Amino acid sequence: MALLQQLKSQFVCQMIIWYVFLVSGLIINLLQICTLPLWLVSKQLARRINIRLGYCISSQMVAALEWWSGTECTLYTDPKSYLLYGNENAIVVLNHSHEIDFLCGWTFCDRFGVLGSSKVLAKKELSYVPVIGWMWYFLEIVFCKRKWEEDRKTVAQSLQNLRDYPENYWFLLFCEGTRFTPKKHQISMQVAESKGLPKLKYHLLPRTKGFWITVQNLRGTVAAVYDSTLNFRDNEAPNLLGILNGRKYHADLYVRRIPLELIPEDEAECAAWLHKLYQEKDSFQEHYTQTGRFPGPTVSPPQRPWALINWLFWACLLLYPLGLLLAQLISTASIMTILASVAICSAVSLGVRWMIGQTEIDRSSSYGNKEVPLNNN
Ligand SMILES: CC/C=C\C/C=C\C/C=C\C/C=C\C/C=C\C/C=C\CCC(=O)SCCNC(=O)CCNC(=O)[C@H](O)C(C)(C)COP(=O)(O)OP(=O)(O)OC[C@H]1O[C@@H](n2cnc3c(N)ncnc32)[C@H](O)[C@@H]1OP(=O)(O)O
Ligand SMILES: CCCCCCCCCCCCCCCCCC(=O)OC[C@@H](O)COP(=O)(O)O
Repeated sequence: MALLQQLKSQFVCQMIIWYVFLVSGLIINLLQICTLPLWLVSKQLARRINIRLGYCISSQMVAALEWWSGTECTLYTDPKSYLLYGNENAIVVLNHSHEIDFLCGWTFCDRFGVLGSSKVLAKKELSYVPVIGWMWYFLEIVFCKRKWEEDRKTVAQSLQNLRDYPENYWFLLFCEGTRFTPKKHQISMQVAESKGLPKLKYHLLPRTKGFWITVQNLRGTVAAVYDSTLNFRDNEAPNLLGILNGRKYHADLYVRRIPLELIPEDEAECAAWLHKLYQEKDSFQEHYTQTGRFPGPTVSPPQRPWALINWLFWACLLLYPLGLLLAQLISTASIMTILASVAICSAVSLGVRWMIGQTEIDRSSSYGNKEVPLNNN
């Protein structure tokens, strides 16, 4: 067991995973570009194909979490609601304090069969990330600049486009708008105080406009809000590098299904509703801190083999030509080819390191970090 663990942390294993992810990802991005003419002929068919192509990329990261690192994910939820997950469109509201929260979200999407079609309100900067960001254009992910004046029209338009989406999806919203840091927390609590809102201990003050515009534009096509609160056992702060090193974590996710009809239509009332929701989420986190679990029963959505099968398919397809290339390089080794190969490997690992950096809280944006002039009325 210890030997296997040691093997998983070897650089050569990491390189193989990165190589398969990057090369297959770029091939899939290319295939996605090839679907462009189809959008003009049959938009719904183009969407269905892109859902499957997207699955081939995102499921590789799910495979890394589930099969490589062996991370376990426990779901706390009401068994009646459980039966509806994956069978309806939903807006997911999730806390944003962990580097791999999106990946745990993806794992649950996979288990309920909505991984290829799932959406998120994502910051525009992520659209430039090779493979994942490029894939998102074709999956109609909604991007925002986190500047309301610019976002209000574009976000509403992108949401309207989803109204006739052909497969069930979950639309993820991190209402905190950025990842939790002590400084951002302190500043957002000053904002809370100035608005006369109770302080939160475990969350940043939620930004309400994105939630309101999402609910308004998807009303009638989305059945419910899934209020989701994620935590990791033993106070762990997992990260993507840990996953790639084969480190096992245990995630707990508490989900409450709230029918969309219960959410007020009026903007101010909807904002007040969301603030109350975050006060409740804070109490669930307190419960978790005190007892090590969320309230209510647990259910285990079964792990599916498709993510692993997809990874094995791409690995077989791409490792064979790599092997041939390496053999040729060794047999005809000249100092120039060796230097060129080392340069390419270094460039690839720097590129992947930059991509992983996008998930790191230490490199988080300055959004929510600046003191705002407070208006105490
Ligand atoms: C059964 C299983 C269930 C669940 C499984 C879980 C999940 C799986 C689901 C789906 C998975 C799918 C995909 C996942 C894959 C990858 C995801 C990866 C990452 C993407 C994530 C991001 O990029 S997060 C960042 C972008 N998103 C957001 O920001 C969303 C939230 N933001 C908003 O809604 C904003 O309102 C906005 C972006 C629309 C506009 O922002 P802007 O800043 O311009 O305006 P605001 O309204 O927010 O700001 C002005 C108001 O805010 C007050 N203010 C000022 N400072 C602060 C502060 N520090 N904190 C809080 N509030 C502040 C200010 O006073 C203004 O107040 P008003 O009263 O005037 O509104
Ligand atoms: C098989 C696995 C191979 C893995 C190797 C390569 C890994 C490449 C990883 C690329 C990941 C890109 C997807 C990024 C999703 C990041 C989600 C995120 O957390 O974004 C932060 C924003 O919400 C808020 O930003 P901040 O304001 O906090 O800043």
